[in-house]
Amino acid sequence: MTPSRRSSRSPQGKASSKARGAQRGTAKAAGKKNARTAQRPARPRPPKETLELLVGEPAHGGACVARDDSGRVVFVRHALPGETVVAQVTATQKTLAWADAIEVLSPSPDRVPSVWPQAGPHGVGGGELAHVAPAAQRQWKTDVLRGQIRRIGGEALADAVSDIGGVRVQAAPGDTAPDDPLLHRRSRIELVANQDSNAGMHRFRDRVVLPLKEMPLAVEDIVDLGLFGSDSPWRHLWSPKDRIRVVASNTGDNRVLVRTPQGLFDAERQMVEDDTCHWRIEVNGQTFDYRVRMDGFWQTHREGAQVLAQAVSDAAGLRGGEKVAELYSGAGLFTQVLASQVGEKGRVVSVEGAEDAVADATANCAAYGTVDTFVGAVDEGAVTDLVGELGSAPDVLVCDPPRTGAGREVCARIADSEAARVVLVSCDPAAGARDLRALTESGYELESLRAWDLFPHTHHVEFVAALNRR
Ligand SMILES: C[S@@+](CC[C@H](N)C(=O)[O-])C[C@H]1O[C@@H](n2cnc3c(N)ncnc32)[C@H](O)[C@@H]1O
Repeated sequence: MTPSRRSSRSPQGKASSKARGAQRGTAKAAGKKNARTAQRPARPRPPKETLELLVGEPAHGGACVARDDSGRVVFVRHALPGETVVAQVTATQKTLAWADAIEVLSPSPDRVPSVWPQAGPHGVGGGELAHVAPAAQRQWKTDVLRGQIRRIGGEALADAVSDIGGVRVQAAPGDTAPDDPLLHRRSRIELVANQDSNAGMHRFRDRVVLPLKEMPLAVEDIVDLGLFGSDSPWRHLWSPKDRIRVVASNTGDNRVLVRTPQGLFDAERQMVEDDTCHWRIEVNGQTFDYRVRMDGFWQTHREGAQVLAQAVSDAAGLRGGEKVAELYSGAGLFTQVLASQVGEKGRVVSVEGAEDAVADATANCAAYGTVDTFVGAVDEGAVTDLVGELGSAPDVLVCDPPRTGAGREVCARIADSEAARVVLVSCDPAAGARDLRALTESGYELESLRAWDLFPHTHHVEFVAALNRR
């Protein structure tokens, strides 16, 4: 390994369904077609199937589970547990179907008017829980997390979680007020221009770009840019099909950067060269500053970096002088905090696949002479090599893999490293449950498990677990 730079949810009753409305949709569509067929005969399309469903528990991925009259499982988006809805089937596969709730016949008390209607049925992705009251979103995510822990992690892991008091998805700091709609939390968004050069997003699981009227989940600095609509002053800075990335900082002068194929722009639409974002957090009362290239990974929720860095610090429990290994270090969010906490007598080694992120991590840890940041794919060999750099078993190993999780092999090598303590950060309940299972089946005992809603209005959830070697 070559060092880069030294630096430092149903009601549990039977769900019912009734095919209906298909004719309703067909008649409408047929009327439209007649106008067109005067010129060009159209190939008849199968009518879109609609079903009346009693909606059951939430499944991982933002949909709830229902069964139609045939017993087929239907994943219903834009619904809530306990509701009866009319749902339009959007996709089918063997014995499964996916559907969007298009009419709610008996609303849940947890339903609210959507905070982002364009992410509703047949709309864009990225806001699939926008019709759910925030506290109910957290309950939804808690149910999914617990379900994944039991289904994928297994009974033994579920028992271990129960032995430590269970797990509940909490609100991020500042997100706890009951009436807060939790808008303006996302510090980074990805857009794409439609054929008219209006900024939009892809329809959920579709290539069609829907022009956005608003993006109320983005932080105010991004909303204030006025990116949307045919009179947006930004439209000349992109062309049809262009991808547009918009990223905000939480400190510094240049608070927003917009990248289009035509260049990099500040909030005044002036072309700039410096693609660095700046972020400041506080852990245990100590301030940490970061520079992060706008195209690199960074936590999306405006409090995400802070919440997770504090949680990793709590879980690591460093006192000074420890040896720490970190997998998937990104731009060094945790690395810098860990380096500060091990102090001069300790050592931190990290590995990350994105070269630019490692350059940022190196710069972010420059004040610490006890850190080595490495570029490399995290695989079985890399874990062994990284730990080898420490010369003996790590006191703490921190692992924050991408959504796919670390996987069985990497977890096996983590166990082989004989790290006394493992801190696992996960942004996917299924992958995280699988990784936790691998670790607990290979010599580790769960000490703590905390989870946060760092992605309000989506199904995503983040957790941090601490495990000790038995
Ligand atoms: C969830 S991010 C965590 C980054 C950092 N802990 C943070 O919170 O900012 C996962 C990181 O793993 C990196 N990554 C994804 N797959 C990888 C792989 N196979 N090998 C090495 N790094 C990888 C990504 O580039 C990303 O920086």
